[in-house]
Formats: sequence, structure tokens, C-alpha cells
Amino acid sequence: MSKVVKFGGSSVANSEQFKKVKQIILADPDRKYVVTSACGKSGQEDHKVTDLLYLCAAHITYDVSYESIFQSIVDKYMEIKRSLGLKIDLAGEFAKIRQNMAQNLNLDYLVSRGEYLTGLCLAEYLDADFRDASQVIRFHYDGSIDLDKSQELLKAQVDPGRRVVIPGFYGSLPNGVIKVMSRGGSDITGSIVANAFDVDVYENWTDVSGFYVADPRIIKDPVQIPRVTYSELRQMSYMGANVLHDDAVFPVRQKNIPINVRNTNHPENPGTMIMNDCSELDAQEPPHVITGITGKQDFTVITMVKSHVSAEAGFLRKVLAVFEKFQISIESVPVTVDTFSIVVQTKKIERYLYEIVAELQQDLHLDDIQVESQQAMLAVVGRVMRQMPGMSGKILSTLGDQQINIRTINQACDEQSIVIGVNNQDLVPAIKAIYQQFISEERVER
Ligand SMILES: Nc1ncnc2c1ncn2[C@@H]1O[C@H](COP(=O)(O)OP(=O)(O)O)[C@@H](O)[C@H]1O
Ligand SMILES: N[C@@H](CC(=O)OP(=O)(O)O)C(=O)O
Repeated sequence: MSKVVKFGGSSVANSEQFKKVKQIILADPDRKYVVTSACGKSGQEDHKVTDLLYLCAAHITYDVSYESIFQSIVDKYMEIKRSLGLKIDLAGEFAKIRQNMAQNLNLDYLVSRGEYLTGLCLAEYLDADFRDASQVIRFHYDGSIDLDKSQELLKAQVDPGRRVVIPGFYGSLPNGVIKVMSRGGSDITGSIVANAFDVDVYENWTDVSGFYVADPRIIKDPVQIPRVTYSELRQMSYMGANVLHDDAVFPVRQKNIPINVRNTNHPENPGTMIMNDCSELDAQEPPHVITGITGKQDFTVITMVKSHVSAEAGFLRKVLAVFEKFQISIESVPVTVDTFSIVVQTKKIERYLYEIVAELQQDLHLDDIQVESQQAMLAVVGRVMRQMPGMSGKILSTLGDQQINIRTINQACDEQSIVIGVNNQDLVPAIKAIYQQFISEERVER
């Protein structure tokens, strides 16, 4: 049996966390492939190393001194080196980084240094091999992961008889230039390594005991979810449950490898299992009707009004062509008889918003067009919801009882999630209301 163990930033935030990581790894000889993020926050006042590195890059762009920020990164690693008695030449490593910063700044190179340094320290501390992700994780030039090539490189460069540490979050393009994934991408690295070595389980260690029904920053002491399907996980993490990157599912799903989300601070907790099919276990222990309640703020809704629009063939194609021209992906398209709305993430559209509105008005001869920002999307996810007639009605009336105004409603035919648009400020009260109605009360009844 073999396992990939990925430790998130919170698990390697300081030397005390490194000690917990070592104990977890040594407790199980199957934990052979170790993937690490960059040091995360040690406390409320602290900062993630990756955030600090992005901040350094911004200072360089605006020609402002980054010295104090860079020094706080140096201090963090020096504390780890000192407390754990490591020999790593950190002064030399930081000198190299500074030299590269002074020459020609490759942003991806700079922000990947957190994972690189954490990986070096952890490998020495565990007496394990170190494999630089730039040598074993390969991207295509379009920015997507080259899974086949990464598999080939990993197999060729990792000694199967030894434990290995691989930094997460980055890899390289075919020409060797370093490239990073999107934020939280170390989860994807873990999944690529799990795929390459066909492991039995991919353990993802973080600071919560798996997935909870709702974000613990919103609901105090929420119910822990024992298992979710890959597809529920995708929907929950895409819609804000950022425990795991939503793209981490693909490499493991290909080989049906389960992901086990675990808590570095409570290793005795079994955490959440994420797998392709939960039906066998569900038959033994029925799950809650709702698996998860998540949400994201800051969407923009563009509503086009035109009489008989739903009967006009080709209208949607023309609308989508305008968004495609500006390379903007769309979240959802609620339609009524005379209106068409397009929901997009505000950060993706804000730069071109007025150009897009002008073009839509000009090309589509609209009666009216309205733009609303500060919109949120709330997702209620559950694999057993499809067997429950009236679920959407109950959810909507729960929100109605709390005087929460519903802006849009979306449900795909798989009936696995209902996505509801509300105003930004209503998102947290909406999550609380649904949790209270469907989880707290169900908990009392059980
Ligand atoms: N539904 C949820 N269940 C558990 N945690 C959640 C959920 N939604 C959001 N979170 C947040 O995700 C955090 C873990 O993700 P992250 O900060 O990326 O961890 P790491 O640094 O270990 O990668 C938790 O601390 C928690 O605040
Ligand atoms: N350090 C990177 C990659 C990552 O996955 O981090 P974490 O596991 O702490 O979310 C980031 O902050 O985005």
C-alpha cells in the first residue's frame, strides 16, 4: 500500500507544525510521497509566505522597497531552521532569490519559492529525498497540466525505495520556465503525484477535520461530512469551500483514488473521504439530505430585456459571442420570457464591463440592459436531494421566512445542487438560515 500526503500551508506554518507533520508521516510507512505547500499563517496577525511573495512582486513593479516584507519571509524560515536544527544553507538560497529578483523578475518563479524552500526544509527534517517540482511537474504552453509527461518525469526521477518530498503549486513549461498553478494549487500537485504512482489513497492534511457542511468561519462547530462524491466536492469547492482546490479531483478521478481530508492538529479524526461512489456506505449510514452549503460573493449580473427574446433563435449565441470575444467565462444564464441574464465573476469582467455593455446594446437591439454588481451565489449541494421532491421549495421558503430576496435560481437536471443568487450582504444570513433549517433541526430529530 502507498499514500500521497499533502500538507497545506497551515500544516507547515512554523517549526511546531513541522513536528506534527513528522509524527504523522512516521506513524505510517505507507506515507511515502509528501507534497508540501508554502508556510501558511501561524496566527491571525501572520501572513502566508505566498501572499508575502506576491506582495514583494507588486513592490518591485511599482519600484517600492520590498525589504521589510522579504525580511519577514527570511525570519520565518530561519525560525524553522533554528528550531529544528537543520543544516540547509538558507542564506545561500535567499541570496539566489534576491539575485533573480534584481535581474529579470519572473513572477511565477518568485511566488513559487515558498513551496521550494518549505520542501527543502521538510525533506531534510524527514531525511527524505527532495525533487524540485520544476523537474517533475510539466505544463503545456497553454497553462494546462501535461499529466502524461508529469507521470513520466515523476516515475523516472523518484526512487521508489525512498520517501520523497515534492513542493506543490508549481512546475515548468516545456522550455523549463517555472509556472505556478492557480491559488491553492498544491492540492492539484498532490493529485498528480497520486495519479503517477497509482497510490491507494491521497491524504490531504489541513487545519480542519475534513469538509464541514458549512464554512466553520460562518457556522460555529458545523457538522463534519464523513464522505462526499468527487462531483459534490467539485461543486462545493468551486462555490467557496476552499479546503480543496476544485481541479484536484481530475487526476485522482481518472484512477479512482479516494481523497481523505485530514486535520494535522487532530490526526486521530478520520476526516472526510472523497470518492467516486458513496452508495454502498450510504446504504449502511444514510447521509444528511444536504451535503454542503457554500457560497461566493462578488458576481455581476447583466440583464438584457427584449420582448419575445426567448423565442428568438440565435439570440443566446450572439450574447455569448460578445463574452467570448473578451475571453470571459460565464457562471450561469437565467432566462425568462423577455429577459436574459448573464452571471459572471466581477473580477473577471470589471476591466471590460462598459465595452461589453455597449457592444451588447449595439449588436442586439435591446429594449433595456441592467448591470448589478455585489451579487452572491449560494450553492446547496447534496447527492440525495434528487430523491426528495419539494427540496427547492423548502430552501426557497426558508430564505423567504428570513426576508432574504432571491435574485436568480439555477438547478441542473442532475438535481445535485441548487444555486441561488442573493445580494452580497444576504449570503451569510442565507447560509445560516439553511443550516439551521436543514442541519441543526435534522440533527435534533436524529
Ligand atoms: N465547508 C468547509 N469545510 C471545512 N473548511 C472550510 C469549508 N469552507 C471553507 N473552509 C475553510 O478552508 C480552510 C482550509 O483550507 P486552506 O486554508 O486552503 O488550508 P491549507 O492551508 O491547509 O491548504 C479551513 O480553515 C476553513 O476555514
Ligand atoms: N501556497 C499556495 C499554494 C497552496 O496550495 O497553498 P495552501 O495549501 O496553503 O492553500 C497558495 O497560497 O495559493
